[in-house]
Amino acid sequence: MIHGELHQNVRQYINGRWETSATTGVSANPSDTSEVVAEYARADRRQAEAAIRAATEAFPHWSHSTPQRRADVLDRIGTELLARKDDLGMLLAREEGKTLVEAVAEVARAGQIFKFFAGEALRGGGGENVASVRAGVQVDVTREPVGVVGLITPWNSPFVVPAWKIAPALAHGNSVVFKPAELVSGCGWALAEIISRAALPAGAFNLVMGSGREAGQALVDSPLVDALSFTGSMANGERILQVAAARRAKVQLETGGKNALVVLADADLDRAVDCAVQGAYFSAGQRCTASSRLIVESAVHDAFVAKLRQRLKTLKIGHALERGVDIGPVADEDRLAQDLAWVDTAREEGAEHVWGGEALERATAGHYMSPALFLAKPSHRIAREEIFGPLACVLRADDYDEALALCNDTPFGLCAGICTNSLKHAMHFRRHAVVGMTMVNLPTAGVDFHVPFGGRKGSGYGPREQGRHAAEFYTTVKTGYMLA
Ligand SMILES: NC(=O)c1ccc[n+]([C@@H]2O[C@H](COP(=O)([O-])OP(=O)(O)OC[C@H]3O[C@@H](n4cnc5c(N)ncnc54)[C@H](O)[C@@H]3O)[C@@H](O)[C@H]2O)c1
Ligand SMILES: O=S(=O)(O)c1ccc(CO)cc1
Repeated sequence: MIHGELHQNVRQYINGRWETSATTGVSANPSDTSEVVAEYARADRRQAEAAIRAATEAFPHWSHSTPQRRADVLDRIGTELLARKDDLGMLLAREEGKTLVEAVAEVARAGQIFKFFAGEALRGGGGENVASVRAGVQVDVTREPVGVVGLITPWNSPFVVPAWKIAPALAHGNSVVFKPAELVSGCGWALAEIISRAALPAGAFNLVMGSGREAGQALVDSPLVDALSFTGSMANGERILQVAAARRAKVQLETGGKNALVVLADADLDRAVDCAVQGAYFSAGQRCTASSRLIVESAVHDAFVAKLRQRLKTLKIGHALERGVDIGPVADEDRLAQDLAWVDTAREEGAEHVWGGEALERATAGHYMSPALFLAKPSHRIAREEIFGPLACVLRADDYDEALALCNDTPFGLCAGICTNSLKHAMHFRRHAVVGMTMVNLPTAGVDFHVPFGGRKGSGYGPREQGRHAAEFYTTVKTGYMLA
């Protein structure tokens, strides 16, 4: 496989200028570890603080810009992302390991998100005139930008998660400091490079690449950062919440998931297997929306497991750029080691092995693993903890009531799906699954870009992301009274 372009000039973007840092890092291609994808600058705390000051100084300018100007900026960014979805998709597939098809679709979705929020900039987040309870008094409720927002993102979706934070933040007039995950610094920089040419005032958008402990923590600690939106692990989210909420910053967390796909006896089993394969294993299971628990009604349990095993055998695991590959590598060496350790845990705790879970060798040295399936008990760790890799377990349920109880028996609450032909059960499930998103006869993963995204319980904190609901986080409400 031929190596792609090496991005060597991946620098911080602070106050409208590209800056080097004292130290650098490299990102490697998880499909072919001999390929370096990007050499990037690593910000220390001091440099991150400079970005925060730049955002603070830019805030009065950007927050008073006209809705038309904000819409034009966002629309320009969206247009370029859509036009360049193929080359940026290639970069994403090389740096993170998603298949090229998945990666191109992700970049296109990021473009659509910017276009959506170009429209939101014009709609303004929803103010209202309200009749006063007093005669001769006028009341209106308006929304204003929050201020400087710190946006901290994970490695698994390096275009779409930054897009659904940066676009609403800018649309509603906030200034931004964006800290992507180090593993995908090349993608973070490529997005920032497009934003840098979209005619924003200097300092309204800043990129700081570097470690969570230094660059990320600087955003969490700074009294100049008015709001923090974080997507990542539950443990880091908890720590960030404690510190940021203590200084009364606004906080939004999107953390992990342990999502269930329920398969009832009356389901179309072929569709249920499709939903399970797509939801549990595509993107190597590295999606917060992955269906890592497959809860199957006893009457169809064995038939479902047999069909799913057959499908898993046919999946092609390989280099993310190779045509026809269904599942690329996992993101890095540590994740592969963790995923394989979960396979050992599953065996040790007595889960029944059905398929996969082995490290694979391919023509290039990459982090390849066969998709793993186990039959588990609800008490098993593989049925309770987030794995974030290509491993799913099947749990047996006697009937719908037990399936729903198992679905809700988790500290997480991002999304849940059900495969059934029963309208009664589908409607009941939509109402009673304790999650932020439900899917009927659809995979748990694969969401729209214009409607709310987020979870309950351990999966999230604060208002939803995406769609017009994003205004809840990126604006603050002001009530105005005036004597008429
Ligand atoms: N619910 C969702 O919407 C959603 C979406 C995607 C990923 N995730 C979760 O993300 C996790 C995988 O991503 P990850 O491994 O990049 O997560 P992570 O928590 O290790 O890192 C996420 C980001 O936080 C930064 N960070 C780490 N420590 C920090 C600190 N002390 N202060 C500030 N920033 C810090 C990292 O550098 C990175 O940019 C999984 O648990 C997954 O479920 C959740
Ligand atoms: O594939 S999707 O379910 O649409 C999806 C949602 C969220 C994220 C962020 O991790 C990735 C993929």
